Amino acid sequence: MSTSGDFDCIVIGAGVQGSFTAYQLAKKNKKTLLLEQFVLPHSRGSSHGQTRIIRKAYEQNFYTHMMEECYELWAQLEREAGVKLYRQTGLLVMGPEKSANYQNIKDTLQRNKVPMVVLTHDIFSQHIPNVNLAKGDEALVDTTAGVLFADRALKTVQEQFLKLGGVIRDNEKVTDIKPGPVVRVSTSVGVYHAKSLVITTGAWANKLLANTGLQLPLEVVKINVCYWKEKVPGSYGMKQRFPCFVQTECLESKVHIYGLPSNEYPGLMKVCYHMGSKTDPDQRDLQKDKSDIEILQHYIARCFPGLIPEPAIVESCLYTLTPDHHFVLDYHPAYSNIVIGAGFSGHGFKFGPIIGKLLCELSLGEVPSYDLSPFHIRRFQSKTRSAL
Ligand SMILES: Cc1cc2nc3c(=O)[nH]c(=O)nc-3n(C[C@H](O)[C@H](O)[C@H](O)COP(=O)(O)OP(=O)(O)OC[C@H]3O[C@@H](n4cnc5c(N)ncnc54)[C@H](O)[C@@H]3O)c2cc1C
Ligand SMILES: O=C(O)[C@@H]1CCCC=N1
Repeated sequence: MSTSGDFDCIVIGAGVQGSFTAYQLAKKNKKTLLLEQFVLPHSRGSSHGQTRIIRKAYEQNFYTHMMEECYELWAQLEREAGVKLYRQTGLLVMGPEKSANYQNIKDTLQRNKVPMVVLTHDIFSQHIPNVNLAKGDEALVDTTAGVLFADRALKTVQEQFLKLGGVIRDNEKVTDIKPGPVVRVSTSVGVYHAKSLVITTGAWANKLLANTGLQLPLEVVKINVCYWKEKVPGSYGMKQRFPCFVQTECLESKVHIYGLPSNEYPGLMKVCYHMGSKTDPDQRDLQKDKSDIEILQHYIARCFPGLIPEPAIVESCLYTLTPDHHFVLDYHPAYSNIVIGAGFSGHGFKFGPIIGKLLCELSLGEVPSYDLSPFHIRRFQSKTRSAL
């Protein structure tokens, strides 16, 4: 196998965002190379695991708008590959009736005419058994929401990319980038050239961007991915049509708590805290903070009486947070043929197909299909360090 070559585009990082970007480029007949530092599939980044929530329930219109098309793109991939990637379960959103977070989500859903059901206290338990809605809380169900089969989706998009003639080189870490009209990319194995470059390296974004003189205000945190045992197996099961859920704030915390129905490990429901402790992606396992698990235990004991409030399995995953928790989808400030997709802030998986389309449009110099101003690098102003 040759360890050098010329491409129309090189994409660095084969997580969900890089894989969908490479796939979109190959669909446009661009000769595309997708580089990945680890042997695929791997569980060291942010896109591993069997499930993710997909939803239109957001506080901001722009995410809900992007999700309208994104559901279509997920369905297209399902048809193209003949694989099931999504199961509709609905998403239960619970929060203090008068809180800004909860109200903003409700308003966005109503404004955009997303199918939903409001569950007030008096009717809640008829619809959602085995959950205690806190006093003062209201609930709604975004009925379009559900579960994405994440690892299957990643495998599928990478397979479709290969079928379109794309090249994946895994176990090949990018060690240097030389910007220019033709970008030179050095790896642990060889050297490649391309007219354009897309950087989608997740938690490693700043490590790689250092080669281009740019540092973004990103914080990498380790998430404890907790699974909790059902007292009666299946009582929160996907097959029993139990929904995903988000608790916007509660007695125990102002940070979201979220969960998915039991599926991947029979009898275990995934419930996580939407924040973690700072870490270096290469030293993730040294970060041992478990204060989030204590918060989850109290919440589960109070609101999910059908779960044993002691985690049965704890896995790890990384969030790469921006200060406002919105993504970075932009050109490199100094090089118009380098595109950056970063800072997916723990909620980017569901957007994979639309992010792929947008990063592909940027790298081809096309007008992006959406207003990308919420995702521009210049919003950080003084927080962006550039040695250029
Ligand atoms: C616990 C958890 C729960 C989540 N739940 C949801 C959810 O329910 N719904 C949702 O929409 N989103 C969710 N997310 C967020 C979502 O999973 C992420 O936003 C998304 O996976 C980020 O993808 P990525 O491609 O940016 O990063 P990654 O998947 O980490 O991909 C980056 C890749 O770049 C590679 N790389 C880095 N440096 C180099 C280099 N120098 N050379 C070559 N390769 C390199 C890495 O090895 C990695 O494979 C969750 C995330 C976590 C951690
Ligand atoms: O992105 C999602 O839907 C999940 C649930 C809410 C918090 C983060 N990830």
